Amino acid sequence: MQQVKIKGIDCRNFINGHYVEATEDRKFLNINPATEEIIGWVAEATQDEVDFAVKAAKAAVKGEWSTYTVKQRSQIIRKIGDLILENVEEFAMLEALDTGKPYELAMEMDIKRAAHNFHFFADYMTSLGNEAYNQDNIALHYTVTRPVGVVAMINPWNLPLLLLTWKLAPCLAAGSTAVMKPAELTPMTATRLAEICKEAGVPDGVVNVVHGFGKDSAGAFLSEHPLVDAITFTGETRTGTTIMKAAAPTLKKVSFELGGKNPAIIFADSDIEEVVETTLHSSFRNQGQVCLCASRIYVERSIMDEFLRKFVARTKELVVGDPFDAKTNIGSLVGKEHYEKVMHYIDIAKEEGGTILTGGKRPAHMEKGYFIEPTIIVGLDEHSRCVKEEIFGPVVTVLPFDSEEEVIGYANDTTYGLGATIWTNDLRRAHRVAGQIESGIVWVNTWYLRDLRTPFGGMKQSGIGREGGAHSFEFYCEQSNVTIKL
Ligand SMILES: NC(=O)C1=CN([C@@H]2O[C@H](COP(=O)(O)OP(=O)(O)OC[C@H]3O[C@@H](n4cnc5c(N)ncnc54)[C@H](O)[C@@H]3O)[C@@H](O)[C@H]2O)C=CC1
Ligand SMILES: O=C(O)/C=C/C=C(\O)C(=O)O
Repeated sequence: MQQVKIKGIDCRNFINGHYVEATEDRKFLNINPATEEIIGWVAEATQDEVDFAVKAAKAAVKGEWSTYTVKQRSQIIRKIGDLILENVEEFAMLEALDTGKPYELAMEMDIKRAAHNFHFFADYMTSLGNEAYNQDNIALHYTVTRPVGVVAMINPWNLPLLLLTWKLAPCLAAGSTAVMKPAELTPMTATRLAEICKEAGVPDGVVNVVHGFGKDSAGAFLSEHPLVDAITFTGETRTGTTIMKAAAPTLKKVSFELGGKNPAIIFADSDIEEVVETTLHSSFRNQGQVCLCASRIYVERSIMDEFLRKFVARTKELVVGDPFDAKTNIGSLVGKEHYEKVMHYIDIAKEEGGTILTGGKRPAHMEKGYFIEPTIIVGLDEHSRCVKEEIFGPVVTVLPFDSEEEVIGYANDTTYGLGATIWTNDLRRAHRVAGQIESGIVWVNTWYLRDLRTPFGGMKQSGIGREGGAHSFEFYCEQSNVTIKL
């Protein structure tokens, strides 16, 4: 860094192209989790304000926005990406302040990739066509695509801008409109994004931001609003269930990206140095707060000792500390409640007979903030809570296995099915095992290698639907089939 001053912003609701004045009694405080200091306030939207935002978005679907050509929309979407990059340091600073993650990580993992989401969809949208079938010269069938309408975007706190843009970019590309609700813990980058959209030429009402919580607040008001046509949500599985119930009476389209308990399966024939380096990232990147993190590590018994020795040694080298110090690898967790939840799981692991090889506590040198050392636990039973439940923090369990069949059973013995990683140099085995893992995403000899054209999402209780490339367009569009008798 440092061109920009480390300073938070106050977050008002952004509706129909303008900020709404906040009343004192609706403001709540925004806390930097790394210092526990107040960095600003956030205006909790009232039900009337959410209604105002949804109605503005509804009107905008058929307003000026609907007259723009694909090329015009693409240019605006590209410009949003450009403006994020022009303000990249400010965005990374706000994200690091809000989440407690290292500034460098916010820059590379969150903000630059958020800009890329806009650039990707700006290009991708210009290459799309429609289906057409000539039925034996009796009839011509073709599809007409139109925007799905108003999309509510309910977002989590772990990758605030990245995940929001993963939804907003294709939504705008499809000609739909958005009411975005960032997580209450991380409201700042969404607020700046709304301003940037306006600056890029997005007409008023197309992009709106409402702040607040879930129950009895903006999240619930949006989920049940009759004029919302579709909801895209990323977050906890239980919240997905609640949102689905709220959306059911008006049969809204839903796209859910939910929790995970992702396995990493390490066979003895893999390249151990590469496995250790990548597993370090898949375990602890973003303080382990990525839905794709591999939190259950299964290692073939013959290499268990070697793997653990190397993995523990590398984990001990990770620097936990000030998010704005360039040497820091691991920042703080997102807040007090989440810190307590993760610490509670570490206590449960001890009660369940687990052995903590490293970590398991707050670092002694950090007096303030919600920091937890990267933690490796062994000796747990396959059915223990820490192996089964989503912890979503810098905590992994390592268990041995003896056969392919056994480890596939372990990998699939979960209600989740988001991501899995397989390490082996045996191509046939990689293909065989990948085909049996019940998971929306399977990586072989890598982790987090993303191509935005591929389907992204989870099986079982990890989600509904897929995002990415054409899959995103399917969600943000409606299709009509036209049949002309020849
Ligand atoms: N990407 C993922 O898979 C994520 C998983 N989590 C998991 O969820 C746990 C809890 O974290 P939270 O932030 O509380 O996740 P959450 O699922 O409760 O919150 C995510 C978003 O949903 C909203 N929300 C909550 N209740 C709602 C309701 N009834 N109706 C509509 N919107 C609602 C929240 O305000 C927030 O914007 C974490 O400990 C972690 O295990 C959290 C964040 C991301
Ligand atoms: O697209 C990515 O790079 C990351 C996606 C991560 C999530 O969806 C998540 O953590 O919820």
